[in-house]
Amino acid sequence: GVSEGSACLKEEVLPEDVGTDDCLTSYTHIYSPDLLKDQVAFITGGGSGIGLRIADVFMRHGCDTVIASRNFDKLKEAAEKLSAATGRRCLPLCIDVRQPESIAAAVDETLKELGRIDVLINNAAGNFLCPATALSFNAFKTVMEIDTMGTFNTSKVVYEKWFKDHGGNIVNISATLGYKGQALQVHAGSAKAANDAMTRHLAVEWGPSGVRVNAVAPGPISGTEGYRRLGGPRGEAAGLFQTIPLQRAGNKTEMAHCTLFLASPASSYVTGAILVADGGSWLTSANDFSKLLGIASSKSAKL
Ligand SMILES: CC/C=C\C/C=C\C/C=C\C/C=C\C/C=C\C/C=C\C=C\C(=O)SCCNC(=O)CCNC(=O)[C@H](O)C(C)(C)COP(=O)(O)OP(=O)(O)OC[C@H]1O[C@@H](n2cnc3c(N)ncnc32)[C@H](O)[C@@H]1OP(=O)(O)O
Ligand SMILES: NC(=O)C1=CN([C@@H]2O[C@H](COP(=O)(O)OP(=O)(O)OC[C@H]3O[C@@H](n4cnc5c(N)ncnc54)[C@H](OP(=O)(O)O)[C@@H]3O)[C@@H](O)[C@H]2O)C=CC1
Repeated sequence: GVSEGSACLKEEVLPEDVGTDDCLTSYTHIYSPDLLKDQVAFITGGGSGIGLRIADVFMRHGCDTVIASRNFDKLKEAAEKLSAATGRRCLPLCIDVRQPESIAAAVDETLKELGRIDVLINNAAGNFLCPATALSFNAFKTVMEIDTMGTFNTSKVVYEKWFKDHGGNIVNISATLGYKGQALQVHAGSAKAANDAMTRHLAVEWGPSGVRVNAVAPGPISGTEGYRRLGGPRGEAAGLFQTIPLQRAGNKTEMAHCTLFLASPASSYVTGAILVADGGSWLTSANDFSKLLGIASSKSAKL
């Protein structure tokens, strides 16, 4: 197959990216291979999907990584594959971003094992399609706690334990799905909107300590759990992505490259920015998943 890393468009992107949750089998650098040389990146949710690809691409640019989430077996397997594929160190650590003490223990372990943290990627999140009428109070709270509180908790712990005195770089993984409002997505859209605000507030507050805070806002990204849960394959089969100006879903490597730009000295005068990486979809696409996917938004049962 053709490498995903080349400056590619449509025909190279799908279908080999769909459904895979693994390391790249081939890669062509478009940035200098030394871009993150000997840096350390702490990636929440780095054991799958976009987070895993960010770890893979960062390691191919000279970086060691920590991949941190709840499922240790998944993380351990991913870390072994990433190290074998890239020759860099990858430390799998168990955290729940809703529990600051678990983050603090992982950050202490990172500093003990790898000696520093240069980059924090807040990628962990939870989502599902659900009409507001069927969404329980606890379901809304759960998504806010993972996506928004989790981003704040991790940022605060890493700042206090390392970035405050050494500077650093934070990249939050947002989403453009809430920019025009979406049916069935009040929980995730609200959480990501809060994270966009958090990106700007912390950029202002922590800039003087040498900390940049930015975000990447993806649209539909194939080969991920988020894509599957939100009806990506059904949308694709129905030709819905033709409504996107670039007429396709994005891929994980493209998201990793945007994240790498913001995490690296290539963006040294950029802070508080949200890099929209959605093929232009929020500008033009229909914004009601329920109609697009044939799901009634007044439905009371869970999807
Ligand atoms: C831009 C678009 C352009 C064009 C669109 C065109 C067409 C659209 C077609 C397709 C769209 C394609 C792509 C989408 C585009 C953009 C996507 C944007 C954002 C994507 C975000 C993500 O993908 S996040 C990553 C996804 N991965 C995960 O979610 C994995 C992690 N998730 C979890 O761990 C769980 O799912 C969890 C979030 C529920 C948390 O687990 P846990 O802490 O164990 O919580 P529980 O105890 O299980 O549950 C807590 C309460 O929540 C209720 N719940 C759980 N699941 C559901 C559900 N499915 N529906 C409703 N409610 C649910 C649960 O019952 C609990 O509530 P109680 O009241 O019962 O206690
Ligand atoms: N896929 C898409 O089309 C889009 C995705 N995004 C964003 O991209 C990011 C990655 O999504 P994607 O790759 O699709 O999905 P994945 O489900 O593969 O990634 C989510 C990760 O978050 C981790 N996670 C979930 N809850 C917690 C928690 N409480 N504590 C620690 N880690 C947790 C999961 O690991 P574990 O289960 O081990 O905890 C998992 O690795 C998310 O921020 C998502 O909102 C944005 C727009 C579109």
